Amino acid sequence: MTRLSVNFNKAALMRNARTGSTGAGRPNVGRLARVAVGAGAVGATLHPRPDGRHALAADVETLRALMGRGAPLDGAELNVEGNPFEGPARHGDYDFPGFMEILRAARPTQATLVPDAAGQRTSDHGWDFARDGARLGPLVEELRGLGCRVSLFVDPDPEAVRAAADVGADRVELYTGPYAWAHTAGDASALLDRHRAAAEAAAEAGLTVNAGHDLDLENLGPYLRAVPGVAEVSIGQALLADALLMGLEGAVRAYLKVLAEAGE
Ligand SMILES: CC(=O)[C@@H](O)[C@H](O)COP(=O)(O)O
Ligand SMILES: NCC(=O)COP(=O)(O)O
Repeated sequence: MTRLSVNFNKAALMRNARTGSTGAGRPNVGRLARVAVGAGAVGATLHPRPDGRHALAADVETLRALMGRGAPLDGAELNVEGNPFEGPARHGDYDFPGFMEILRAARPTQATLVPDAAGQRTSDHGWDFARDGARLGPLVEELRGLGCRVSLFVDPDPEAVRAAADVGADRVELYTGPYAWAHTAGDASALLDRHRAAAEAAAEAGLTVNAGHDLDLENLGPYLRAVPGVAEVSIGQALLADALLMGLEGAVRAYLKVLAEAGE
């Protein structure tokens, strides 16, 4: 069955919106991760961006400590996403240490490398391997040497998938945003064909397939039934929105039910 990693970026966004005693420290990313893993999620995902808009380097440290050997979430998986070429930066009173520094300190279960520019509103494209492949290779090798599983965020393109294998990745994460929007628009068949071809190319290249971005309770099942062998989905925006209505445990269980049904 496809496994679920819950992305807590938007919980951190809500926390950062308030300082002082009123709401300081709430929502608590660590407490939320405990609930999500307790409900059956494989782990948690964070995407610490240089401007500190939501997930911070400290949140990665918090979850890393919770998931360490003998810790309360020992065995859960930490997936940290970001652009490895983003170096140290200061934004207001937030010191971003650099994404590779965050990974070197945390050594997460999985590092998902995403080609986002610093001020980008959200992730909206995969890697351009013709431009970045040569400089990605050594970073992928370093991260694997640190014990991280490395996943590269790619558009659903067999050529991109093969290029990800060439730079030594363990996995690709198929960017599902355009699929999600096509599903909402009522015709996702062409996008599903592209994702299916990309997933098949990944299997041929020996890569495991992850998927993510704008997945939700409506579009997740059709996606998994059309695209073979998706090992993991990371979901944040829709799942946390659903959690406002059904609670986090209820939302996680609802997504896990979709994953289970799709795997039957
Ligand atoms: C890589 C991806 O598609 C998402 O994981 C990303 O984390 C979304 O970032 P925001 O939560 O900042 O939109
Ligand atoms: N990699 C995708 C992810 O972690 C969450 O994306 P979204 O569900 O917030 O769009």
